[in-house]
Amino acid sequence: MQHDNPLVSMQGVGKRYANGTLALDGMDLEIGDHEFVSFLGPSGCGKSTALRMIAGLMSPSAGRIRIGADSAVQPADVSFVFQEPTLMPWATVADNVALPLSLAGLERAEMARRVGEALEMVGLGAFGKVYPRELSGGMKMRVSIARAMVTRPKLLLMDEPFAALDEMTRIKLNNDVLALWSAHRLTTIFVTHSVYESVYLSSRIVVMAARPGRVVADLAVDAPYPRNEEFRMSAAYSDCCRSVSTALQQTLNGVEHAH
Ligand SMILES: Nc1ncnc2c1ncn2[C@@H]1O[C@H](COP(=O)(O)OP(=O)(O)OP(=O)(O)O)[C@@H](O)[C@H]1O
Repeated sequence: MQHDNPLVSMQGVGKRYANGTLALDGMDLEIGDHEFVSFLGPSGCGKSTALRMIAGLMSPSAGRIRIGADSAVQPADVSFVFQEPTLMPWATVADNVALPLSLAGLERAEMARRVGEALEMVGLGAFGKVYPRELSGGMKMRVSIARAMVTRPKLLLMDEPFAALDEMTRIKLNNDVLALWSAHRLTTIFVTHSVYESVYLSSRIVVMAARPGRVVADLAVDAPYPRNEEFRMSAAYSDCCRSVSTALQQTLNGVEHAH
């Protein structure tokens, strides 16, 4: 999909790791303001590699990645949520969420205000003084999301954030992420293995294949937002899941034929 003013632009992006693995090859992608894009594909197709390079956590070995058309988008406008909540066990929930702000040297009162606001966003307003070990898996992930939101990002990158959670918690957190995306006009890139999760969340699904990692389909999910249980039960949802599954199945068949 072409955009006049993409927030993320990847041109011919490739990544070869030091051990010779070609994790990603020739990825071209443009993502516009306020899209919700999922990277969907089998294990090893380069989803995390692509996301980490967009985050600036590592460099491509070929091609070019640009975030923002000009200097309007700074690295501070990009936040990352990992599969593991990666909280500091010795620090309270509030101190965990404050981490990016204290690293940026924000003044104490402003920091406390912003941390309170971020905890409210994820429904943990009353849990600032609690330690991570006292929280459920879903609550830990909420803290991790609050830590990502506390810097007020424009671009939120999420790498299989809910893969380790039970189905009910995952459904709840899917709804929370959509609410945050909508309320704060975020642009989100969400890595997942799940067809159902990607269709529920996304305005667009980038299907990837492995060996080498590459994009094989770029599908729009035309259903309107807000999305809710009614959407999850609808014929439109199951139709869309079916076509995305077919695209994903073709990537698996392609890999099998290649070997
Ligand atoms: N640091 C690394 N060094 C060498 N090879 C790596 C490294 N990180 C990933 N790879 C390889 O690159 C390929 C793509 O990995 P990547 O983690 O990006 O895929 P993925 O689609 O996110 O997989 P998964 O869904 O299993 O997380 C895989 O073959 C993987 O083994």
